[in-house]
Amino acid sequence: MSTVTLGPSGTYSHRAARAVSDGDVSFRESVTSIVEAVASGDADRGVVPIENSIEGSVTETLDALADYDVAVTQEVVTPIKHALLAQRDAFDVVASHPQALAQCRGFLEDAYPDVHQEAVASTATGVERAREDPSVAAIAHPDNADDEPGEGALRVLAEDVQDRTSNATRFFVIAGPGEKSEAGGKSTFVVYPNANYPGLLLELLEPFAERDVNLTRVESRPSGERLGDYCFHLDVEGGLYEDRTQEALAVVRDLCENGWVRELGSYDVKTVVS
Ligand SMILES: O=C(O)C(=O)C[C@]1(C(=O)O)C=C[C@@H](O)C=C1
Repeated sequence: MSTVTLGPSGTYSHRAARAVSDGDVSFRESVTSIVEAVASGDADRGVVPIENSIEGSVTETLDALADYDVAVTQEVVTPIKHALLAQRDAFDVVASHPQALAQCRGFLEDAYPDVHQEAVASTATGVERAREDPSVAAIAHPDNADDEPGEGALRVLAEDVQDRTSNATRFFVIAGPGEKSEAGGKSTFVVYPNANYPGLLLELLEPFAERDVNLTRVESRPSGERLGDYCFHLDVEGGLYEDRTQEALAVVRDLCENGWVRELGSYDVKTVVS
């Protein structure tokens, strides 16, 4: 089974993908291209970051899940422990994924206030930059450091540099739309009511509360249609095999008669500590 995730080798997405896939893992340069590859059938599975405990939603993922028809087949939660990696103690630039830079904002401002922060496509892209250029450091998983000294070798200058000791990211494992399942303890929907009136959000959420279905995440994202118009991303603690989830969803579908509801399916959660 082919799995695609954010590359190059050594990203946190790669670590999460390795933990859940028994076949080849190959790389794409953006979350959108991963979702696109799975939706078009070019890859069987994709692993994409969805939310971080310090920095919140990965908005590119939310928008891609609203735009492409795919299934969520599993959620993977993994602790994120960042290291500062460089060839030498002094550097002018620190390169990493914007989420990782943001998760280490306090550390970087305190310890390296004059160092320029460069946002790159992934933490492992930052590692490549630091290997090529001694004036660049990277924020990434410490396993990206080199064991032996040598040309371009990276050392760990500091470990656990995230601003909170508890730092975790949730990833979704995605598959083609034919693999949507009703089985699992959680379900995810993207809801676009294409309407705006007082109490609309309350009306969308009440059907779950009334049936004792716990909501674990509600996010609003701009629909892209007009200013102030939103899609809502809902994660619920309930499977689509359950009557209470189906009944709540039926009410939501009625409320969205001028818009749409995308069901991404039901799935279970796996915690990976690595
Ligand atoms: O750049 C990486 O290593 C990624 O896998 C992306 C990503 C993210 O988008 O949140 C994944 C986990 C961490 O939160 C930091 C970065």
